Amino acid sequence: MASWSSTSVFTSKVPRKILFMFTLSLSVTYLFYSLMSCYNSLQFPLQENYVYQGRLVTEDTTFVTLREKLYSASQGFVEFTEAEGTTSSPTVKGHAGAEQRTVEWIRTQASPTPALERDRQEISTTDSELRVNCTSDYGEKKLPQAIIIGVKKGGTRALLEALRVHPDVRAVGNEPHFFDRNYERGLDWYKDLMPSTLEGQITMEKTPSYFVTNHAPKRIHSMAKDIKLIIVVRNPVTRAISDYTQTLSKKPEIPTFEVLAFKNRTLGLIDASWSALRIGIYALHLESWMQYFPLSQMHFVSGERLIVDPAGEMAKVQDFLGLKRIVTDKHFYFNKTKGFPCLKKPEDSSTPRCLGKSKGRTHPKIDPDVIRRLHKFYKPFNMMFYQMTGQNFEWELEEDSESRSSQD
Ligand SMILES: Nc1ncnc2c1ncn2[C@@H]1O[C@H](COP(=O)(O)OS(=O)(=O)O)[C@@H](OP(=O)(O)O)[C@H]1O
Repeated sequence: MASWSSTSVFTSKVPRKILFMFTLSLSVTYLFYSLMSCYNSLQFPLQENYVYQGRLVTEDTTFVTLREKLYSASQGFVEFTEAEGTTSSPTVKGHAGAEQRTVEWIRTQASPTPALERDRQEISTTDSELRVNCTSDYGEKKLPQAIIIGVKKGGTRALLEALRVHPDVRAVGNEPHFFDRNYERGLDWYKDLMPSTLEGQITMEKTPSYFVTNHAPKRIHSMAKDIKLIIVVRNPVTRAISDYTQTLSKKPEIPTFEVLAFKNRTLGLIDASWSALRIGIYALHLESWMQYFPLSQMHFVSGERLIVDPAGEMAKVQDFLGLKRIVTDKHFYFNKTKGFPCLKKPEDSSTPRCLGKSKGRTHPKIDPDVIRRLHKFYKPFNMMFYQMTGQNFEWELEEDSESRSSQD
């Protein structure tokens, strides 16, 4: 009431014309500011980008954390997906586009320097918790652009785990067996198994049985004609023994390797229908793949060299995948107890890790005569395989050294 009456006093004392002018100028000022703010909000996305990148220069900790995530040999990208389902901060969500642009920017600018190594160690728990929240809903699931299709017991797990260290590789941990056992579930099911990826990251999986699956080349081709295929090959004789060792560990009652290897041992008739032996006829299986894919889309990794020189093999694989050579000898160390190279920092952990007990098993001792006969059996197929791939895997040299040592 009081304000009402004071207004009446005011209006009665001030001439109506002045009052009108005052109100009009107020309205014009209001209109002017409204238009200005509208203009600013239209410009905001551009400014946001600029300011965001400005923070890149000033707020070291935030972006060192982000850079660490991109180049971390151990944790970074697991957090992108494993954190899915965690609540992310609404403020950060609002910056999704800008952060993604920044991530892209950092990827092209940053390189893993010793300084980053130091920063990585200094990251606090709070920082890593923040990273989980900040990045939980980025990326999308995609069908793989590269698959490790074989061979069983070739060293496929070692290769995949080493590749997963690369910040631009995201891979399913388990073997999906989509193109051999689960094809009827459809591509959506398959895609759903994949981890989310950001732009520029490669989605991968490994299922070693694809290499010997008749339908697999056609099926994979119909999904993606330009897919990259990786095949880890190993001396077929050692591979067969490794395969047998795995079966034996599950079924100790099976006959000996020597018994299973022959249709008729006296006649020297090898049982090539036994899967442990059939898988090693690489040339035969490769022929089916070559009907669908050019050799330029295939890369062959030497299972033997993957053990003695993992960084060397990794360099070639990264080149083939069009990736920066980030996984290098710095990422491996030789574990004497395991007898194999192990990762200093695997993708999902910051502590060194070797592969599990099922990788690098002790093989049973096989009759040297059987081994010699198997080498002889494989020789022409190996030669054919070297010719087809244009690579000499030198398995015959192993045979020579094996026979020398058995004579000693
Ligand atoms: N770094 C490292 N650590 C442990 N093992 C290694 C490594 N690199 C290659 N290998 C060899 O990998 C063989 C197993 O091959 P796969 O992973 O392809 O096996 S599987 O098909 O997935 O079951 C496995 O075969 P076995 O030695 O017969 O167990 C190893 O010889």
